[in-house]
Amino acid sequence: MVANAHSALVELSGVHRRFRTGKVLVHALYDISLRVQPGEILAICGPSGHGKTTLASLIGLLDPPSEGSLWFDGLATESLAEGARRQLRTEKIGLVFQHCTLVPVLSAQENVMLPRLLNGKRPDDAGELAAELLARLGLAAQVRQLPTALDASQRQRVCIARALVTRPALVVADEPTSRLDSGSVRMVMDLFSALQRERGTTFVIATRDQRQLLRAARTLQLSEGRLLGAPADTPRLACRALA
Ligand SMILES: Nc1ncnc2c1ncn2[C@@H]1O[C@H](COP(=O)(O)OP(=O)(O)OP(=O)(O)O)[C@@H](O)[C@H]1O
Repeated sequence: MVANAHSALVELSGVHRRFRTGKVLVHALYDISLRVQPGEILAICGPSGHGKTTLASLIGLLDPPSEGSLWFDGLATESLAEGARRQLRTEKIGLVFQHCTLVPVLSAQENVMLPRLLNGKRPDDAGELAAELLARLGLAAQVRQLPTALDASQRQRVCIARALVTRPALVVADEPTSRLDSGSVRMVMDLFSALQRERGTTFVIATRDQRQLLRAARTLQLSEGRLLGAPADTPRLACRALA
């Protein structure tokens, strides 16, 4: 495996992503170069359809670039076989999707525990950690409830807790708070900030939600699949006009 010389947790260089659907070629991302530093909270913003989910999927190692290089923790990911890529994702990355899916026959706590049980790393304290994360997201009273007994905001917070339970180095969240009221958004962002401080967790958040942009240390703006400005130049709240 090829390692890069930089200290970034994630680095993209000259990345493009194209999708072919029949005869139609969609060029979703153009020539993206950026670095995600360990322990930062980075927001990626931009209007709908301009590539936020596509970029989040690349950074979360769910999807490979069509062209260009992506290093994760010093490893050149294009040289990784699918199994190695999956293992890296399972061990190091927590993912929060726009559309959250829970196992219907498991309680909120069991759903949150699941990734920790599946990756076999210290499963003994999984229940305790799951309950703690749920409590920090305002769901202490819901730990034993099934997903069908929860509302959309509560289910979304269970999905967020599930992404954090393996104590990942990187959390990639795609519109994590779109179904949440302001109080719940505050709880989620308080927890993200606390994990950043306490554990040095890195967050990449694709969002149009100003409430999250306010809490991000750095905001990168996508426009028609291109990053606007050099990363070092992009000011906080660059997306104010777009949300
Ligand atoms: N699997 C795919 N196949 C074909 N086209 C795709 C695929 N995924 C994304 N696209 C296209 O790539 C472009 C960027 O989409 P993407 O979902 O990344 O944007 P977005 O900014 O996240 O939008 P939203 O905020 O609505 O989720 C769009 O034109 C979309 O239709």
